[in-house]
Amino acid sequence: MIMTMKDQELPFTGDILIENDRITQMGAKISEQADEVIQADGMVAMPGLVNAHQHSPMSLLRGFCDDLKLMDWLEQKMIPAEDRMTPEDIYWGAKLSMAEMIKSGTTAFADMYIHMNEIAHAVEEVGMRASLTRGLIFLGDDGGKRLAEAIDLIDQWHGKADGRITTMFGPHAPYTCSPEPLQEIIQLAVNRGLPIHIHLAETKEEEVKIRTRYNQTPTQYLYNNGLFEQAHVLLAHSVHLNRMDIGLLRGMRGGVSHNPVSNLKLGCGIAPIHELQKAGVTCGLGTDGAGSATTLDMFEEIKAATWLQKLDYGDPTILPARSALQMATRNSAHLLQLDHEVGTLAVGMKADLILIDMNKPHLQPIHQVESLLAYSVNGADVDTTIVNGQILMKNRQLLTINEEEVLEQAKVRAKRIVDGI
Ligand SMILES: CSC[C@H]1O[C@@H](n2cnc3c(O)ncnc32)[C@H](O)[C@@H]1O
Ligand SMILES: [Zn+2]
Repeated sequence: MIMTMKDQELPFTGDILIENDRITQMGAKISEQADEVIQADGMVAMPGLVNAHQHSPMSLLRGFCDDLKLMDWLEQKMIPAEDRMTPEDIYWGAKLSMAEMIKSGTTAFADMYIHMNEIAHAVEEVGMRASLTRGLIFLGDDGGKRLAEAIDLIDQWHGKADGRITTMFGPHAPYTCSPEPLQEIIQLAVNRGLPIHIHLAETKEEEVKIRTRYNQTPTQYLYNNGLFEQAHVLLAHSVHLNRMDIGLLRGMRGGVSHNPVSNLKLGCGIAPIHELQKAGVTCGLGTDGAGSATTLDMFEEIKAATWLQKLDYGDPTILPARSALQMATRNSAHLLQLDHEVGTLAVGMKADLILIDMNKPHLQPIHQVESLLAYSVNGADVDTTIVNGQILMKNRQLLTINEEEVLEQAKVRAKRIVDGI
């Protein structure tokens, strides 16, 4: 496949050659014969966006109970709704999210949820790239069945779907994992050389809970249980960190998934992204589930991330456009341990990329393309989405998902799940 982009003042104007699953040439004019040519004049190619923290089936719970405090929302609404979800609900909820993600330029995501086998099947069919995690909550039992499911997911799916699916271990959060199961999971991850995906320091309430139970901050709690010593860790949120906490994260493998829209909507606070970056901690971007973020459009996260840091520090030079774009691409890919293959548009990388249609009033004129990508583009401006060399959307038409069927399934299932809660 060749994509041609011409006649535009852009950092890259020319052709991109994709052979099988990789970018094999980028140049002014590629003379190779191709079985398919995408005419992309007037478009910008960029690496596909990587959503570093998601709960994909929660799209079925979008808008069901907004404007609540996180713990009330989670304990009184989300968990009861999740108890009513069947494996088929999970499958269709994940597909609904994937339709939205592909349509807004996301090519890979990190997902933590239940019934992960169903999500893996959906990912395999749809063609996206995903790092899948069985979320593990330990409240009043030993969680043995759930841990067995986590191991099953890893055994069955790690490296599958042409390598598009990878897996992690997922202790849910400091407040849902006491030291014993937490340490057991860390050991399992270390033994298998797998990363760990966990929520951290999302709210003030969490801080108080962990202080009351262990007389530590949530970050200290994870650190003292040995989390950062040996494993690559994907930390979701990390809003409430003090200077000492940031010091503990210095040198960690992995990094932080910043989820600014979810944090804004749940009133959690502003994560200290600038400080974390100064300490050398990799910061990527994610949406969190659509139940809290309400949209899975990563371009919204890019805007929120940069504007929140500028506001917080009273300094518009902080987190410039290029850095915010990097958070959503290469940095997020690093959190998923995929940055050697995705997150950058370069020869030899996997062909995970998107085309943005710039022929629109809100995207003209093009002085600085990075500024437009960070501050002006919306998910709906994505014309084409390619993962692993396969076109998943062209001319805004989904090619691997029957959109009408997904919308119908989602409508019926969402109603049944929430009725009576
Ligand atoms: C056991 S699977 C994952 C679990 O996480 C819940 N969840 C969704 N969003 C958040 C959030 O912002 N903070 C903490 N937990 C969250 C989800 O409902 C599942 O139960
Ligand atoms: Zn989350």
